[in-house]
This record gives sequence, C-alpha cells and structure tokens, in this order.
Amino acid sequence: MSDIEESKKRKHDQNEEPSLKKQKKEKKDKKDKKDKKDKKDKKDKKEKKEKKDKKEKKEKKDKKEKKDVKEAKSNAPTGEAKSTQGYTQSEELTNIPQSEVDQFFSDNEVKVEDPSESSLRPLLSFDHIKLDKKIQTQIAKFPKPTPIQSVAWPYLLSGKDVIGVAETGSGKTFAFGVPAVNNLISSGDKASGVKVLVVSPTRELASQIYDNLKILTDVCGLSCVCLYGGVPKDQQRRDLKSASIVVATPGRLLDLIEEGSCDLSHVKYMVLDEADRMLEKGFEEDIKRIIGSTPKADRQTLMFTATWPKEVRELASTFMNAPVKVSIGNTDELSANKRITQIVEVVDHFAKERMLLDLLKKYQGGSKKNDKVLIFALYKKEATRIEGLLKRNRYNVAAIHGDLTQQQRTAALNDFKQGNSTLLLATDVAARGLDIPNVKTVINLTFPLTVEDYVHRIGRTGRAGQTGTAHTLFTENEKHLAGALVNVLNGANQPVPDELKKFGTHTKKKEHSAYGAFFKNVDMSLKPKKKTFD
Ligand SMILES: Nc1ncnc2c1ncn2[C@@H]1O[C@H](COP(=O)(O)OP(=O)(O)OP(=O)(O)O)[C@@H](O)[C@H]1O
Repeated sequence: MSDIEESKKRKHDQNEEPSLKKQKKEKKDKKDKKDKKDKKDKKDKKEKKEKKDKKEKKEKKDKKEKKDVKEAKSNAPTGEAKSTQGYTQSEELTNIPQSEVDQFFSDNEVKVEDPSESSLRPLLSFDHIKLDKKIQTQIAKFPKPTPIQSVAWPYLLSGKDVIGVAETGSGKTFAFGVPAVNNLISSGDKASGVKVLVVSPTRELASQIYDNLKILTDVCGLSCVCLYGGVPKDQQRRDLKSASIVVATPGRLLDLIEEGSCDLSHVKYMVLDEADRMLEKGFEEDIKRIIGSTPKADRQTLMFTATWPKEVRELASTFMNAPVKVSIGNTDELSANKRITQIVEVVDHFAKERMLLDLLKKYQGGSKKNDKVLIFALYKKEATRIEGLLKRNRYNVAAIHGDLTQQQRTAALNDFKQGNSTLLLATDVAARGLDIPNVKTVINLTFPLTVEDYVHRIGRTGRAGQTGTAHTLFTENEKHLAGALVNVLNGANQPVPDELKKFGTHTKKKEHSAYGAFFKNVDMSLKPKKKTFD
C-alpha cells in the first residue's frame, strides 16, 4: 500500500471510528444496564425469598408454640413451670415432653380430680423433685417413685388435701410419709408439739407405718412415737413429750387425749390410712373425736386406701378441704391387684378343713416347703381351732388374732416376716396394710364379711411389683357376696367358676337406717355376727 492509500485508509478509519465506538458503547451500556437490572432483580428476589422464609419460619414457630400451650392445657397436667405453696416444679420436669406425661397417665390409668385445677405434673423420676437431702438419700434405694407417689407428692408438697387410692402394695405409706416429713422440715417449725398425725385401724399396721417413718425421721433428727393398745401407757406418755410425729390406733390415742397426755392442737398434717375402714361404723365416732381435737384451719388432711366405696366418700368430704383425688387404676369399681392369680372354689362348708390340708400340700409341698403361706379365718374361735388342726398335722404355724396378747401377736408376725415360720394363720386383723415380704400364697379358708376385705386380704401377696396366688374356699353361706366377687374376678381377668355364677350376680345394696347403703355386702337375714378380729 502506498503512503497516500495508507493515509486515506487511516482517514477513513478515523472517520469510521466514532460511529462504531458509539455503537459499541451503546451496546455495552445496554448490557451493563441489563446486568445491573438482572443483578438487582436477583437480589430483590433473594431478599424477598429470605423475607418470606423468615416469615414462614416465624409463623411456624408461633403456631407450634400456640399448639404446645394448647396441648398442655387440654391434657392435664401441663408442662408450664408450676409454683404453688411449698412446691416448685423443677426445670427437668417442665422440660419433659407432654407426650411422655400423657403416656404415664394412660399406662398407669391415672386419674386426678383437682377442684383448683392446679394440674401438677407427675414426677417421672426422683430427680424431678427437690426433697430434703437426707430424705432423698433414704428413698434413693428405690429405682423410681411408684405411680401413687409420682402423682400425689406434688399436691401434698403444695399443701393440698389429698384422697389417694391405689392398689394394695403400691407404696402408699411413703406416698403420704415422705411429704409428711419433708413438709415438717421445710416449714422450719422448731416449736415442740405434735405436727403430724397418722391414724391406722390395727396395732400391727400402726407399728409398720411407724417403722417406715422412722427410716426418715431418724436421719432428720425428728421424733416419732407409736401409740396403740395392749401395751403399757407409761413409755408412750414419755415419748409423746418430745414427739412431733404420732402414729396411732384410735382407741389408745383417744385414751391419751382424754387424760391430757396427747395434745393435737398443733397438728398440721393428718392422715387416715386405710381410710374407708376408718370411716366405717365402729370407727366413725372415734375418728370424729380425734379430728375434733386437731385444728380445722391450716390442717392438711389425707385419706389413703386401696378400696374407696362410694358409701364413705360423702363422710370423708366433711373432714376435708377441696381435696384432690388421685387414683391409680380403675378405682370407681372395686378392683384387685392384677398380678395376683385368683382361684375360687365353691365347696361344702364341712369339707373346708380337709381341703385346707390338701392346699398346704399343693402350696408348700416338696421344693415349695419354704414358700410363705398366709391363711385367713374369719373369727378368732375358728382361728384357734384351725391352729390346733395345723399343729396336730405338724405344721409350724404362727397366729395373729384377738385372743392372743399383743406380745404374742407381735412375735408371730415378726417370725413370719423374718421367715422363721412359713405359715401364718390370721383373722382380718392382718387383712389390711401389712407388708410381709415374699408371701407367695393367701388362702381364704372362710370368706370375709365384705368383698373390700377380700381385696385387702389377697393384697398381702403380689406386693411391690411381685406376683402371687390367692386361693379362696367359698361356701353357700357367703352366696350374698357372690355377685360382688364375680365383678372383682372379671375386673382382674380371672376365671369365674360356674358354681359361683350359679349363686347369681345380684349385688343389691342393703340399706342401713343410720349408714345408708354401707352394709351393701352384708346379708341382714343372717344371724348377726360380731366382728371381733382385733
Ligand atoms: N418407690 C418405690 N419403689 C419400689 N418399692 C417401693 C417404693 N415405695 C415403697 N416401696 C415398697 O413397696 C412395698 C409396699 O408398700 P406399702 O406397704 O406402702 O404399700 P401400700 O400401698 O400401703 O399397701 P396396702 O394397700 O396393702 O396398705 C413396701 O415394701 C415398700 O417398702
């Protein structure tokens, strides 16, 4: 290319460049603008999405919180942290999911009727409660609270009146005993005087409750005394001077109140153990007088039992202030511990003694010779006769009935508890409450006067989660109780013999002029028999 041509081209290029540059620039600007817009759109979109996600998350969270609160409110008891007088729900318990609490309620057939709707959560472990350290150490030997303890303790530590109904052998003594001692310690009340009173129907049971409370009071430096008849009063009077906890049977307690040795005017916590028995005719007047000696205001009142017949409920309520009713299992119907195998045989009255010897061979023969068997007779006369029969047949039998001195009764029970004798013959004085380790079999030689007593008698076996057998000889004399017994057998999924059904399933309540339907199970047409087992 010549110089001229080159210069021409340059010129041309120079002429051409501005428009191309412009075009290119425009194109670039457009692209930049678009990129910028895209970027902005993208950013906006992202922000919008983040905002939306955040909003959704918040809504979800709010909804869940609302749902949790609603769920906790509808399913008693709630997970909200509770603080009532003397009791604060622990954080560990508050953090338990509601589903676990619901499961506990359904597994154990727990029912709580609480007029104040405080809905306290049950303790699913001993770690869920802060008790006095020394008490905590004593109960740590158990793996966890029993259901009645789990449910009742929060209410009792809150100062509420409580009716506690749970099967035989389910730990009711500590259910009322642990809060009794803990409340006494936490009140800081150092003044002398009786602050806790436990009333029980029999001397042996009073003594057993005392032994259980002593496990707690000894380590806490508190003084506990047991008052019952059949032994001298002097020591009891002396012990009363320093006692803050009294366990007593009604007769001796009233004696000591009336002579001025026992002052109940400072009682803050009162328990009727075997409450339905304590409210029966025969005890009712004594109980009214005892309760009348305690302060009405500021007194926490407790009733504990395995059987809670409708007939005593109204009377019970007259001694209580808006009680919380805690029941484990179906307690509206009379029901027995389901771990007990119940065998009922309908027999001829005159065949019973021979059959008893056969049953002993069955339950204590061969390898079973060390198995503990408890035989129930109805009256002390019968018990004395059977004791003779067994001794003639070389059985090493211990006996508890009202014809024996208190020392003989205590010695017999201790021998049986410790396994020195493996056969105990008793009247209904041993039907309720006695906690004898490893009773394998209960034999009802003669059926008791009520089906409630039957449930308590057979409850001497199958305690604290174990199993056991109850073998009952039933005769025509007791046919008026057949219907109620059939109900108990059905309720525990036990076989009902045809011979028992033949007596009919009629359970008509008998009315009593003073006690309404309380004597529902007693056939008034029969010759009156005096209940003299204690
Ligand atoms: N948390 C627990 N875990 C395991 N065993 C326990 C617990 N609390 C108490 N026990 C034991 O269970 C047994 C039965 O307890 P207790 O005698 O109090 O029963 P109860 O419900 O009063 O029976 P009853 O209706 O016959 O009077 C006792 O040997 C007691 O030491």
